Amino acid sequence: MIKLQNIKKSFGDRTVLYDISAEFLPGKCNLIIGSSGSGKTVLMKLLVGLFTPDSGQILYHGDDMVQMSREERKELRQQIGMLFQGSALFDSMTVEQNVMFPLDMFTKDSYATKLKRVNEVLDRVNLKDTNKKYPAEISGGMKKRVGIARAIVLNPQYLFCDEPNSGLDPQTSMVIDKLIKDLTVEFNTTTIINTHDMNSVMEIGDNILYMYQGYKQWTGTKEDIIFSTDEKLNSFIFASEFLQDAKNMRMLEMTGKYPGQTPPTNA
Ligand SMILES: Nc1ncnc2c1ncn2[C@@H]1O[C@H](COP(=O)(O)OP(=O)(O)OP(=O)(O)O)[C@@H](O)[C@H]1O
Repeated sequence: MIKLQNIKKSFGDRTVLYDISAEFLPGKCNLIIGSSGSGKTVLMKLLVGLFTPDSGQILYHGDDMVQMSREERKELRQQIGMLFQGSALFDSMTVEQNVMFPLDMFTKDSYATKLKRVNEVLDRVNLKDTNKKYPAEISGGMKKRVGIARAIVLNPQYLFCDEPNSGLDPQTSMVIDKLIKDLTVEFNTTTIINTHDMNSVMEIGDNILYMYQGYKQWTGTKEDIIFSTDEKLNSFIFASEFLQDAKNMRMLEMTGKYPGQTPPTNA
């Protein structure tokens, strides 16, 4: 589990995060959502140690990352897998070399051991027989899966995904979401996903943090969202009439009534 306690972050005299406290749970897809400029990326960068907070604690299993020594941070870094926006594969390396990269960096395993592990994770993300291909030779969805294979190759306890669906069509996005969700449950990973994708929110949002202008505005599950009366959250998530209708239909499915309707008397 990762716990944030009273995190504050400013750049110069401009505060961009105000007193954020939150919990990110193991075995769950923890989503950070919010409009552009609300502070999601700064929060992610604080969580992985790329920024330091002005005050507050970032607790990994109770240990404050801010107070960790260089050695302790290096150890923690090995427990963190990252899926970057746009996959961030090395274009001059094959799929196999891309996925092997963290093993080269962080282990002293033999080539045979590393290759075995690479093949295991490629198999797990349904990318058998792509070892010798270059990123330019595979589709966007396959690149994401290579990115996921690279992120999980060290068997991390924590998985960070920055906009995992950016640039993907809706169907491929759902495949990627399902893969991330399945891996999270399978390995009990604390998965943190920065997303703009409302479909992901409704499909895999086990634990959602909604940011608004640097503040934690709302937290809850994808089920809670349906019943939320938070106006800022509602106008962000259910921005269109179509989405508002979808919300009402979901509420009907879950409760047997439309919003504002009295419950059925024949229940
Ligand atoms: N390195 C930086 N120096 C100064 N200001 C920054 C820096 N990084 C981010 N900010 C500011 O912090 C605020 C929050 O930015 P952030 O990138 O976290 O937003 P976001 O919610 O991730 O937006 P988007 O969805 O567009 O990626 C913005 O006003 C941004 O200009």
